[in-house]
Amino acid sequence: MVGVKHMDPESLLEGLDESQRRAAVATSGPVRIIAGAGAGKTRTITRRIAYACALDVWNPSHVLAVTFSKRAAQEMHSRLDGLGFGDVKARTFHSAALGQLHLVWDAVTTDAFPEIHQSSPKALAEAVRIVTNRTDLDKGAVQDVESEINWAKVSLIAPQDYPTVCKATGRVPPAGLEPDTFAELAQEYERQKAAANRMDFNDILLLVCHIIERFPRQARRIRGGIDCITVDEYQDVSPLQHRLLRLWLGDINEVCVVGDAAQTIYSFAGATSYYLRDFAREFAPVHSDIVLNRDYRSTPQIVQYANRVLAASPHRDEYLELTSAQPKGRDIRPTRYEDDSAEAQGIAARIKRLQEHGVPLGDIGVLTRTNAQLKPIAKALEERGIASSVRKVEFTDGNESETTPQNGDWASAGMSGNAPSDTMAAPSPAASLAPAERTIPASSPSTPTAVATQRRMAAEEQALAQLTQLRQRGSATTMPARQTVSLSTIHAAKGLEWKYVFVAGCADGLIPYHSPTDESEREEERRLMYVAVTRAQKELFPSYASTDAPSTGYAPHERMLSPFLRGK
Ligand SMILES: Nc1ncnc2c1ncn2[C@@H]1O[C@H](COP(=O)(O)OP(=O)(O)OP(=O)(O)O)[C@@H](O)[C@H]1O
Repeated sequence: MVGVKHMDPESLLEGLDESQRRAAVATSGPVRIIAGAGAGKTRTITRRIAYACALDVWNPSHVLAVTFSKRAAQEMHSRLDGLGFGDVKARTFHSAALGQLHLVWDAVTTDAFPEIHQSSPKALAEAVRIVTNRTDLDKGAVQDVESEINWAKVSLIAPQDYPTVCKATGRVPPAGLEPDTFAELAQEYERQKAAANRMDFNDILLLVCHIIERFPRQARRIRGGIDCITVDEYQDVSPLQHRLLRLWLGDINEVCVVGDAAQTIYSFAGATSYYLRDFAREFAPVHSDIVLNRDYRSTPQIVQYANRVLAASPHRDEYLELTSAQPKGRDIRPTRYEDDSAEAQGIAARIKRLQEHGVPLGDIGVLTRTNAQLKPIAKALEERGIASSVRKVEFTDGNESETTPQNGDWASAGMSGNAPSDTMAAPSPAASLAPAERTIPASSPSTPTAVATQRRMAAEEQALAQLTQLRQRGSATTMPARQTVSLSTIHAAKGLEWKYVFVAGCADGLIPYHSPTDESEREEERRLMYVAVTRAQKELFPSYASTDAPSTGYAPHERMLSPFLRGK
């Protein structure tokens, strides 16, 4: 860590454009920064924090910067450290909450601190058996059930309210379960988990919410360490995370949120850009409301292409239109291949040519909608002796990995199955919400397809494992990551950039995946395409295959270019 350098505050504003500068000097909250892809949001918020600390407006050790992934937290910390303010706490929601839970645990209960697990398959299987008398649910169905429990939990829908939500929104529980049975199962799952003294990531958030609400002295301890909060990627906040943020803040309004509604790609897991869009009303009067729409990452052609993806959206007015700060680059035209295998070969051949022209492999990313699509590309690269590495989609572990922002399930009823002390004998925090807090935000997913999406992502982990094996057989694993082509799903590529980006599988049916019947699902697919396109700095190579793989044994299906790339 670099020691505090007593930096001249003005020097911290160097290299910021006018809008970024306005954001950086807005040292009183509430502040909202709507920042498009590549618009320098990380640069802006780190300078803003450093500037306020250099002016002694804030004490660095009382500043909390919240991100959605460990990688983003590390990036934020290293930039702040470089500016001389390494004392600022850059944390994920889960790691910040976990630290607070450890801080106050002994003051609220005599129980041992529960073990933390991302999921508890045994507890879930047992709950299914007890409630439904079934032991025949396949792995996919069990995953669907778990995903649905997670979704309800981050959406702050208590089990007893779940059937009403289904009735009101047409949501269908997974695995053919009736809403009432599902609610019962969710409660039983919590009991099983509590009996095993286990807690999942969202239990951590729910418990901290509960403690701040019910234990005033502990609430003061928790809040005592926080004078102001900055939340990055605010478009991905869930109702549960939003609630925790409000409780952390209490009466203070020193909050700055940064986000881009066009980059919400985790709605299926409970994320919603509603809070970003509603910020000016919720925190009125806001001190500053700033838009950063100058993209420093990508060429004008890439930016125009990205704008076009959003242009036909019925939600266009919720999204920014970007302008590029870069010199002109090459025009972009999607390449059409005969089938998936030809596409994989074509991409590999192009990458080989780039390599021969001196492009470092680390400057190249290949993005797809699903993990399974990466496999033939990895194989084609391997055949040409090109090293690649796969970015893994890892689900929230709260403080250790790349994440989806939401995960976990309903709270374990204050560990009630764990012989709690009187002080901790609390009902499920989700169940104890005021009714107004239990409503579902407008943009929450309301169809079973959202569950299927999660299931698909989980199932794709299998394909990923195979892919990793494939890589291990090749030379890739012995190469430093910088010398390999990055293979990534679009979800896992969020927040990253490469000079050369290949987006494979830009076909109708792959992106959008299948045929979303629900408007909000289709819109999420559009945003995924936008995120993919905006990862490219210098050159973008979209491609698709006009038929699916001939090796499937079925008659090949005709494919069309993705409607998101067809323009208006
Ligand atoms: N004012 C500026 N002048 C020159 N370069 C800038 C400026 N602001 C940002 N950049 C550069 O633009 C790129 C994107 O900035 P940053 O990493 O802060 O992105 P971001 O907005 O957090 O991106 P995203 O949200 O898409 O992940 C970086 O390479 C950064 O150095």
